[in-house]
Amino acid sequence: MADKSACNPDLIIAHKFPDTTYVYTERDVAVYALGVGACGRNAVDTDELKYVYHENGQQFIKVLPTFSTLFSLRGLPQLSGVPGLKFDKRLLLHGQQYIEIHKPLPSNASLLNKTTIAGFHDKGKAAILELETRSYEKESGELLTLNRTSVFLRGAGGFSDPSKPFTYSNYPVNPASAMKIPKTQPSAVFEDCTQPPQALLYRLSGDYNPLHSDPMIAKVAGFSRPILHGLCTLGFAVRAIIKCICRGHPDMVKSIFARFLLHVYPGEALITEMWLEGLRVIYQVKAKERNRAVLLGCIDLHRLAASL
Ligand SMILES: CCCCCCC[C@@H](O)CC(=O)SCCNC(=O)CCNC(=O)[C@H](O)C(C)(C)COP(=O)(O)OP(=O)(O)OC[C@H]1O[C@@H](n2cnc3c(N)ncnc32)[C@H](O)[C@@H]1OP(=O)(O)O
Repeated sequence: MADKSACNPDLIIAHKFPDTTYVYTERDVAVYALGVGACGRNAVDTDELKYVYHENGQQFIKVLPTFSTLFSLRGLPQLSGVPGLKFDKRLLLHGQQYIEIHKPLPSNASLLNKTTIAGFHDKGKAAILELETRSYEKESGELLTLNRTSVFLRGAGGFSDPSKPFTYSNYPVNPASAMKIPKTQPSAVFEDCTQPPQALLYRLSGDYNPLHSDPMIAKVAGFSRPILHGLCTLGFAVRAIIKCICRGHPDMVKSIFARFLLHVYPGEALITEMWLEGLRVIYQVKAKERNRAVLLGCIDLHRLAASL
């Protein structure tokens, strides 16, 4: 008889999510930018004031490309509603994120989200679930962004034959398999400091997972205190890359890939190292105090900045 406490992959990959809507305004865009540290070191930073304020009479505030990760997060139906998916939500960690930006992000919009299961894998000690969300502008019907979120479900693996572990993916290659940090000196290095209440501020953008705010839940999950949202760390990194490589132009970013290697504690300093190779930026983020790599990824650009 099938083990009812184990995942049922056939049921999971057959699941269909209902469409959802997501509406945002300039206020959401500004709160997000502050949550990922914009103007955190300098309230009149000329590269960053535009993310939170109509600087010099600009008509709209600028939107960081990573803001688009919120579309899928808030709109995502509760994972606990997926038939056949058995996991302890307190042990869930964000594993990877892939983002495609198909049009410059407007400073306010009404979106329709279509979410599908893009992958499911048995890793023995864990299961990895991948969700893909395409977000369309309601008015024009045009595709604005694609987000692929991989969640690492500790303790949920081991549901298939270990000699032939279950794996399903609806896309060709996981970019993580090709990721290598160059041996050369980075093109740029940027150091930034997260603040002790960083996760408490970031969560106001819509990820209310108590792992980031509740000391007891954090302990159950194996951490000494609440940890930072992976997407907050990613926001810090991409902001640094836009500052150093894109000369402050967020619309140069075409796609972003990130693998979360290790947790970050709010208050830690983050060092983002970046290597420009053609139109690709390979990056790595280290938690300065522990000298450990916490995030690895790449960003593809539409073009290079004129001054590079
Ligand atoms: C709808 C819900 C959406 C929710 C969105 C997110 C909600 C948020 O609130 C949650 C968060 O933000 S959590 C904070 C951010 N994430 C983290 O801190 C995780 C950091 N990473 C880790 O701790 C480890 O890499 C760890 C633990 C992930 C893996 O480390 P190990 O257990 O040591 O794994 P390892 O033995 O190296 O590898 C086992 C297999 O898993 C693959 N893998 C490893 N790291 C991965 C990762 N980060 N993402 C995806 N896959 C990963 C490996 O490739 C390996 O597979 P294989 O053997 O086939 O190569």
